[in-house]
Order: sequence, then C-alpha cells, then structure tokens
Amino acid sequence: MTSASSSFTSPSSLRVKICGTTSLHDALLSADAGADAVGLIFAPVSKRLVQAKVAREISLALGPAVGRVGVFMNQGLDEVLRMAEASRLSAVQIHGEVSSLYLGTLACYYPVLRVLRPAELAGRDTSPGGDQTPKIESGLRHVQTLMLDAPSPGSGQPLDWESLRASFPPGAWLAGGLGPDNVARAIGALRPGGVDAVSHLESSPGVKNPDRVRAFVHEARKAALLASAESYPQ
Ligand SMILES: O=C(O)c1ccccc1N[C@@H]1O[C@H](COP(=O)(O)O)[C@@H](O)[C@H]1O
Repeated sequence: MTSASSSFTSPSSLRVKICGTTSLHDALLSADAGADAVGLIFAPVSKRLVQAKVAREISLALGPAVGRVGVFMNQGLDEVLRMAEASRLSAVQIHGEVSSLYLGTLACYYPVLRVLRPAELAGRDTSPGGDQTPKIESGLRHVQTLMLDAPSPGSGQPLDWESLRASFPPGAWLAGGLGPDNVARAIGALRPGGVDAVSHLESSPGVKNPDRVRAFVHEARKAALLASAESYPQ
C-alpha cells in the first residue's frame, strides 16, 4: 500500500458526490454543477430522507453519466437490495456495523462504498469498551471503495486531516464537514479518490443551496488539478 501523500490524484479521476438529495430539482442542480454522483439517503435516522418514488424519478432523469448512490445505515440486506432496485441506484453507501458476508453479498449486486470512522481506519475501534476486531474486512478490499467520515454522519463535523495523512488509504473517498471553504485543504492533505458533502451545501436540511453546491464542485476540481500538477516529478 502506498502512502496517501505519494499517491497520484488525476484531476479527472476525483469523484465529487453531493449527498442528501431529496428532490429532482436538487438532483439536476448537482448534475448541472458537474457532480459525478448524487447521494440519496434511505437511513431512517436522517433528516434528509428521500422518498422511494422521488429517488426513482431522480435516477431515471439523471441518465447514465451521473451516479445515484443510496445511503444506508444499519439496515438489513433485504431492505437495501429492495430499495436499490426500486430506486434504480448505481451504487450503495454502507454505514454502521455489518458483517463481511453482508458486504460481500451486496457487492455481487452493486458497487459498495464502505464508510469507516477514523478509529476504524487504524484497524481497531479504540473507543472505550470498543470492539477490538479489525474493521476493514481484508477479503473484501478488492470489491469495496472505502470512505472516511466523521463519527456522526451528516453532522457537518470535519475530520482532522493532518492526523490522517499516514493512514488514509489511497483511493479512499473523504466525507465529513466538507464544503466550498475547506475542500481544497482536505484534497491537498489527503488526495482522496472522491469527496462527499451534505451539511455545508444546504439552505435547510434536505434542501440544497445552489451557490454552495456549484462552489463546492468548482473548488474540488480546482484543488484536484493543483494536486495532480504537484504530483508530477519536476
Ligand atoms: O446526512 C445524513 O443525514 C446521513 C444520515 C445517515 C448516514 C449518512 C448521512 N450522511 C452522510 O454523511 C456524510 C457527510 O456529511 P456532512 O457533509 O459532514 O454533513 C456523507 O457521506 C453523507 O452521505
């Protein structure tokens, strides 16, 4: 595994996902702003829950070039597969405690974005009384894209990127408190394969702020370009 600081981020390969999309209007806004994917949240705990009917409408309207990532948290395999099929998702994002079997089964049907918290990245949950089992299911690495997120997803809390420099897996996606004002610094520090945001792109929960969505995509692309230029040997 190469270190994050030496990995190459091609500007065209940085993926930008705009999460918490609850309307066709906002999905089209994100696509128009140049996002690679929209996130559709099906986790019942969320204040950005999308209706299945709306999710399907979005998927069919966006066409093949923009990904539709369903976001799930501690939900059964049957439910995830059912929602993914009904909503014509192109990938699923999995938060919470799930088994290797769960992830492996899901990966037979959909590309999986597996979300980890920083404590899990080191291989162990270091919280008091936490489970000491390694959390990255090694046999499934080839079928998963990892995403690093804050302990409380969708809360707008940024991670400490500097402290993650050495352990951030090359190609992993980054979420957690990203917005137009800080995404360039995050990309500069960790060179993620993708960035994902919701809280700092909204005017109210579940409703996008068009200026912030456009600025986020713009700043992310600009930072990826700069990072890739810096990665070329002089
Ligand atoms: O946003 C939510 O409500 C949410 C609920 C349950 C699981 C994931 C959720 N959102 C994910 O949180 C991160 C980043 O959020 P933020 O930018 O820090 O607000 C992103 O991966 C969303 O998909």
